[in-house]
Amino acid sequence: HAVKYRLLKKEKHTGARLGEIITPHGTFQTPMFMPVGTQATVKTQSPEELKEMGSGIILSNTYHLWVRPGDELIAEAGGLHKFMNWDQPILTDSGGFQVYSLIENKKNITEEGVAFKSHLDGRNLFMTPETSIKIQNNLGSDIMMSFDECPQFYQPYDYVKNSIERTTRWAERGLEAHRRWNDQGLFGIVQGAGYKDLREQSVRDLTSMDFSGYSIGGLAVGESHKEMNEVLDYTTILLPEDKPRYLMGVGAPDSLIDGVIRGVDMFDCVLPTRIARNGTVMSHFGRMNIRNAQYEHDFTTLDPMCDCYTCTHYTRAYIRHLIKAEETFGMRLLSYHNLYFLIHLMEDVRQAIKDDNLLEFREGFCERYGYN
Ligand SMILES: CC#C[C@H]1NC(N)=Nc2cc3[nH]c(NC)nc3cc21
Repeated sequence: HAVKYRLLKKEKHTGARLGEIITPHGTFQTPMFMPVGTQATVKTQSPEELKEMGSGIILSNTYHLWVRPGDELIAEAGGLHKFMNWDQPILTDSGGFQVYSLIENKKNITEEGVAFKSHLDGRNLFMTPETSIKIQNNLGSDIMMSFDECPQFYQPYDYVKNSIERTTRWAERGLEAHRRWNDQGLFGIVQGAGYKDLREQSVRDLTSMDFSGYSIGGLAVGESHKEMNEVLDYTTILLPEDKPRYLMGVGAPDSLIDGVIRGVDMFDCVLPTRIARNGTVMSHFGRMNIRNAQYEHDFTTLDPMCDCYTCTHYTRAYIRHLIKAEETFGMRLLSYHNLYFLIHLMEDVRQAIKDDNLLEFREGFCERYGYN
């Protein structure tokens, strides 16, 4: 496989593990958080800033880049790494979820694939497992996702059972289509909503095929934190120990730590950059919205426990002013800080795994952050 996982250490008291992911564009320590760059950019951040903050793998989206500017154009540019001037690893999602989340119910799912209208211009589009693989090959991402059917969490059992069986057939078609192309890593996506036996069936089906790694799909779609943890409790441990485990769309600081405790290695979420744009900050003392009047005369640093560029060069009053004035520099400063916060939270988590005190770390972090 072009993408490999090396298990370095298991934490003594939990399912957490320290590892590294080896890809053609570099090797990265896990557990890790991956910034999301849906349209070939992590919003407001340059590649140099992403490297400075310690970002390893970033994400982009097959669906978005297919509809605009087109995967053929990106292939013409020499692939996504060259197009966006990013020489570290890139992971691409397969499009299934973007269709599900962007297009809502105006789509028609058949065995062949998904018919829907473009969210940009209403054009009729049709995506199949083979289309998704072809697009991701054109993008040249290091880690590709299988094209999965994306059910909501609270769907009836029979619906979810049919859905995971189709996801397995689509995964097989994707693997077949991918075999004929250069060797980028391809992950299978485990589904099954909150049904234990369907999660187990999906894991059995997908681990019988030779994927480079496994994603846990169907979560962070509106279910409770407790329900997510329950699914992770019985799903993650069934996945092979010698391959990466990626929890899609997660997330908030406590969810990241809880996922690591249950054996997850990789995470992604738009949260840090999305909330930054409206002034919400992830600080060691919990979330704060910088627009709040209490910060008007506050000339202290954003987060006294953070050593990032934003926290070592600017005050709360200044950033509050920028955000209220809708100055894009304010969005850049907060996006940088929020990404830095999650990337370095994972660095602290890796240290806690080395020290076998992840549960104590979780206790201290959540207490200071203000989680109940
Ligand atoms: C149902 C399903 C499913 C998963 N399938 C694929 N391909 N990508 C995902 C991306 C996600 N982002 C979030 N939350 C923000 N949950 C996700 C789940 C998936």
